[in-house]
Parts: sequence; C-alpha cells; structure tokens
Amino acid sequence: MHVTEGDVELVVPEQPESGVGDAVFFNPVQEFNRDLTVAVLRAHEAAADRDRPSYLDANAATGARGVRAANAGYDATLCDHDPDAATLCRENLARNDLDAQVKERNANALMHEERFDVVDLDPFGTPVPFADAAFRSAADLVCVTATDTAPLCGAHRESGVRSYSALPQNTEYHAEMGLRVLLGALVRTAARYDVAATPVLSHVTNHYVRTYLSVSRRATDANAAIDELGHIHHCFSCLHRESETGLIAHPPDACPVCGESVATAGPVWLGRTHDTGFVDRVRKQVTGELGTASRAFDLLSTLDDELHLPTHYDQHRLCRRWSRSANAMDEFLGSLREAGYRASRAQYGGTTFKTDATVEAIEAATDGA
Ligand SMILES: C[S@@+](CC[C@H](N)C(=O)[O-])C[C@H]1O[C@@H](n2cnc3c(N)ncnc32)[C@H](O)[C@@H]1O
Repeated sequence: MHVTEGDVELVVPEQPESGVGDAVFFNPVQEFNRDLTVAVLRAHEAAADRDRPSYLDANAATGARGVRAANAGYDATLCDHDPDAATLCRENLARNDLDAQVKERNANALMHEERFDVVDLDPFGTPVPFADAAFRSAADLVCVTATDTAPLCGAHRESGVRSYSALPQNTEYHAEMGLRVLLGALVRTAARYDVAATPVLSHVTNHYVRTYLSVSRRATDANAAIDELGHIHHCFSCLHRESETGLIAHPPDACPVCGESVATAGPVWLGRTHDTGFVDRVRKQVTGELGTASRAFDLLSTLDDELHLPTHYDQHRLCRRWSRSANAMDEFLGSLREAGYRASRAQYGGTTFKTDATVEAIEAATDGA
C-alpha cells in the first residue's frame, strides 16, 4: 500500500484487522504526530549551531518518521530489531532518494554506543525500557511517544505503578494525569545521569501521549528539574484538587472543602509541560505540505494560551454535575476572568479549561453565564 506523508512516499504493509500479526507496524492515525515531529525538527535545526544535526528513529518500523527526518535535512539513523522493518526502511529511503543509515539491532544497545543530537522513542506501549539509554545518548532533544494510556492515566493502576514507579489516579483529567506521570518518570530517569530533561512541547492526542524534552547535562539543572516533581491530592467527592511539590507527600487528612477523603497521585511532573517560546518556533515551521497543518496550528495556538497549572476541568462534566446547561466556552471563560480569576482553554478537548479558581468559585462565577 502506498502512502504519502508530507513530501515523502512510503510503502507500508496492510495491517491485520485484529492489530496482531507479523506485518511491520504502521498507524496512519499517527500522521499528526509525525507531522508535528517534522515541524519540531525544523525548529530545532533552525536553532542548532550545526549543519545536518543527527537524529535517531529508535523504533523505526516502516521508517515513516526517520524517512521524514532525513527528508527534513537530518543525518538520520533508522533502527529496528525486526529484520523485515529494517528492509522496509531501506526500501522507503531509496524510494525517496534519501541517504540515511539503517541499523537492524536493539535500540538500547545502539543508544549506549552512539550519541545523537535528537533521539526519538516510539515503541509499542511504554517507552520506559528505552528511556535510560535515550538520555545517555541524546545531546539536545529526546522525543517520546507512549501508547499505554490506561496504565498512565490510572485506569490500569498496578501496571502504571510497575512501569512508572508512580501512583496514578483515574481522575476526570486522566489525559493530563497520564502526561504528568510520564513526564515525572522521564525527568527522574534523566536525573540519574545528571541530565535535566525539560518538556518543551507535549500533547495528548488519539490515545497516545507525545512529549519533547530538551536535554541539559548540568547536575544543578537536574536538581532544579527534580524540584518540580510532586503530588496531586484529589477529592473524588467534590473534585477539589491541590498540588504539593517535593518527593514526600503530605496529603490532608480530609478534603478541606467537603471533609471526604482525598486520593494522592505521584510523584508526577508539576512543572510546565511546554515552553511557549519553543511552541512559537514550532508554529512557524508548520507549512502547507503537512497533511495535518491546520490541526497542528490549532493545537499549538491552544498551547500558547494554556495556563501552566497542573490539572484542568471540563465544562460539560461540571455542568452535568450542577444540572446546568453548558455555555459557549468563550463566554464561560469570560465569566471567570470577570470574576478575577485566570482562565484559559486546555489542549485536552474542546470543553476543557484551566483556571486558578476552585470548583466552588467556578460554579459561582459562571452561574448564569
Ligand atoms: C510502534 S512501532 C514504531 C512506529 C513508527 N515509529 C512509526 O512512526 O510508524 C514500534 C517498533 O519498535 C520496534 N522495536 C521494539 N523493540 C525494539 C528494540 N528493542 N529495538 C529496536 N526496535 C524495537 C518494533 O519492531 C516496531 O517496529
């Protein structure tokens, strides 16, 4: 089957309907993820002080991502331990007249041996088995896709604890919970090597989490990153939530609003999940040949405005709870601002938002909005 993504043409195998089989893996839904990767790489290259930075597609499969990185001018290496995948990577590079290295081997071994400016992880499920080697290998940027959203978000709690050494809670902001659990684990992994990993762009889309972390090899920066880890105390009864930095959690004995018990998630990343300057630079690199350009613009614009707070709300869920009909988002957010609170849309859905108002204050400020 022939597929065109951006300016490259790929041959990809028909995927078995069950999703289980021997075919080299290709997911057309991830075109958005790969389009944004191209824009991020262009932004990184524009800021880098060297020609043709190196890029490792550590889990290449058909080579869809690595071929596109090579096409964007990167000195690309495509790695997969599956011999059929390595063959397909070579074919897809040749088809586009691109020069890149293909390695048929275990990505962990390769990353322990070689340094790359940018390392990209996109395995099946959790990226954790590749994270140590990625932070040892990458000079500038580590890009990570995680598709195990149920463990990350707390829906499969034990599995989340095993993979991420953190306790997730299955709250109504589950997508952000998953992102923050993942970021917490990645930041702690990097810190083991005196590396500070700082998220510069993150999104949760179509049941996967994608994040880009810039790398600094200074122990003091790694300490500063660790300082942004902490816990979220959540009341499932009244939806009150509060966050607390530090590796030791001190949950309140009871919810300060309704007196019910609280559940604690963590350690999670409480810091910024993106850098507005970086988001802006990426937006400038989103161009018309990217098939999902308008979606990318929408996401990046939302991120540009999104408040840096650790949890979000969903207007529809709140209104159902209050037996009220929902309002246009701009009007709803306007009421919060008029009442003196900060408020922004959030990337997690059309009716999601962030605010520094408490649940009670949101209800009061938007009543009759
Ligand atoms: C989800 S697919 C990658 C999809 C691809 N990045 C894309 O954008 O289409 C995961 C790939 O990781 C490969 N993989 C799994 N474990 C690996 C390892 N230890 N070393 C290298 N590749 C591995 C699998 O063979 C599979 O092809």
